[in-house]
Amino acid sequence: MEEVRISSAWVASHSNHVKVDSSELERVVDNIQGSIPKVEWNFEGIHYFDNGPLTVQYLFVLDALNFCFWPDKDLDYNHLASELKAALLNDKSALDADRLQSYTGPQLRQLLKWPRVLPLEEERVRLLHEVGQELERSFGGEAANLVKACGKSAVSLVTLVARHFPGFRDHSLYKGRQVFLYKRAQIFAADLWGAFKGQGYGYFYDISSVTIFADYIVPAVLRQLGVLRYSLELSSSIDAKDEISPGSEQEVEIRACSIVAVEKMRELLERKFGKQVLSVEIDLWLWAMGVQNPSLKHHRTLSIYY
Ligand SMILES: Nc1nc2c(c(CN[C@H]3C=C[C@H](O)[C@@H]3O)cn2[C@@H]2O[C@H](COP(=O)(O)O)[C@@H](O)[C@H]2O)c(=O)[nH]1
Repeated sequence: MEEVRISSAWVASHSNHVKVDSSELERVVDNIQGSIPKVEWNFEGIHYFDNGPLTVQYLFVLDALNFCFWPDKDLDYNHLASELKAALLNDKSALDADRLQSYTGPQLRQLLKWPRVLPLEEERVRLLHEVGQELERSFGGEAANLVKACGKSAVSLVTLVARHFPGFRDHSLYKGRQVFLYKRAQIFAADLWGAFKGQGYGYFYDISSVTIFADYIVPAVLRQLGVLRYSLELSSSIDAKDEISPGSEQEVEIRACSIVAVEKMRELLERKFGKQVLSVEIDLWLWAMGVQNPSLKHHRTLSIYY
């Protein structure tokens, strides 16, 4: 994901509101003595898994909807993952390409056993339709064929997903430059890798190319660790739970600097401790830390990308 790394680094070097604090980064790495605590993928035990193509379909649909839970204080990722799993256990065809194209808002709510309108519900329905239509048109209806088409390369998978499914094209304009963050496309590759334990549909020879997934949890954890420093203005608006506009300089800086901070952490782990660690592993450690902290203050942006 060279374009993610390069464009994020450019943002970090022009950033006004967010800074990566290298000495705090070093302190964090020293504190864990250079060893990233291992967190099991699916540590929550909430995901569907049958070791076959239906798992791939499940993960693709899950990641098509894997964004913006915070506007409803009772909704979270766990709910989405476990209700999609329950839906599949109840009806193996619930996520077939033709079914995906026909869900309405109320039907999606019913599928997810959610009693009220979902955050960005119209967008969620639109994205489900897009996934169903394009899977049918180009991949025989199966996300497994999409994965087979990537030649065991995570980079190719992300490129293919972004090419075929516009809803996954997570990018912004920042000071006249295009910035690519590809959170949901990259997490799809990482979820396959995690679920299939790096085998079969989860084998990618270039999994080390994947960056972290710039969401709203990991930046908040990095801020809490002192690795990300925010301007006074940005700190106060996050603490006051103000909304931050999608595509604003502040939002792009938060997300891009998080990617850069973790890439620096990787370099430091290698240089100082001789450890080769994947960004995906650091991401899962930080994310798990964040979701287990109920007082975590995260930025609030209405976005379909994360
Ligand atoms: N960076 C990063 N962001 C992640 C995930 C995951 C889940 N990954 C699964 C894969 C293996 C594990 O076992 C996890 O279950 C969700 N998110 C993001 O978090 C936010 C939701 O937060 P809350 O509202 O509190 O549920 C939202 O932006 C969502 O897109 C991750 O891994 N990394």
